[in-house]
Amino acid sequence: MSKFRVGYGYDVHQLVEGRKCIIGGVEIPNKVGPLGHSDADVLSHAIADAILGAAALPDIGHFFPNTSKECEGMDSQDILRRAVAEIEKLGYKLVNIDSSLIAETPKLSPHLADIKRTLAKTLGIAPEDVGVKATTNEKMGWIGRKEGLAAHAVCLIEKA
Ligand SMILES: Nc1ccn([C@@H]2O[C@H](COP(=O)(O)O)[C@@H](O)[C@H]2O)c(=O)n1
Ligand SMILES: C[C@@]1(CO)OP(=O)(O)OP(=O)(O)OC[C@H]1O
Repeated sequence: MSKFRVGYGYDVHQLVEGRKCIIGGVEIPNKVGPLGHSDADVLSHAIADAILGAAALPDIGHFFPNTSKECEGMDSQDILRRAVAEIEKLGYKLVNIDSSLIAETPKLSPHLADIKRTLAKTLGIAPEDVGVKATTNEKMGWIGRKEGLAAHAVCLIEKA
């Protein structure tokens, strides 16, 4: 088996009024925020699934069921810490991640550096090893109508 493995994750959440807008562990002032059972941090969920997937582990719903009272409103940085702990149990360490957010709102560019710093701290890697990019959906479809937002993430893990 290879020393290196890649992982991929994807997540979406609806955008609704009356919810905090937490993306990559950073609270962004916005009229709408992602709806979910946890804090609905779409970026952190995509990254967690990428990390788990790299080791062929089950997805975040296995570790944090959306039926569990304990997971209600949970901080997704705890989900990320658990994903890293799970791969470390198998003798892997996280090398780097890259990700893309697809959202018409909020405007993400002013927050990307803060998001990278926050994720790097949670994941135990350097900010230089955390890629976070944003694009709109050019006003097309459900993302274009601001009904929700999506995130894709990839990562590399290495046998320690
Ligand atoms: N929610 C978003 C989406 C995009 N950006 C930034 O705007 C640039 C242009 O976006 P396009 O969809 O027209 O390619 C993009 O490169 C991002 O830097 C953003 O800040 N927030
Ligand atoms: C995080 C969990 C659990 O609280 O709930 P949500 O916030 O709804 O997020 P989702 O991306 O649907 O993943 C499922 C669950 O693991």
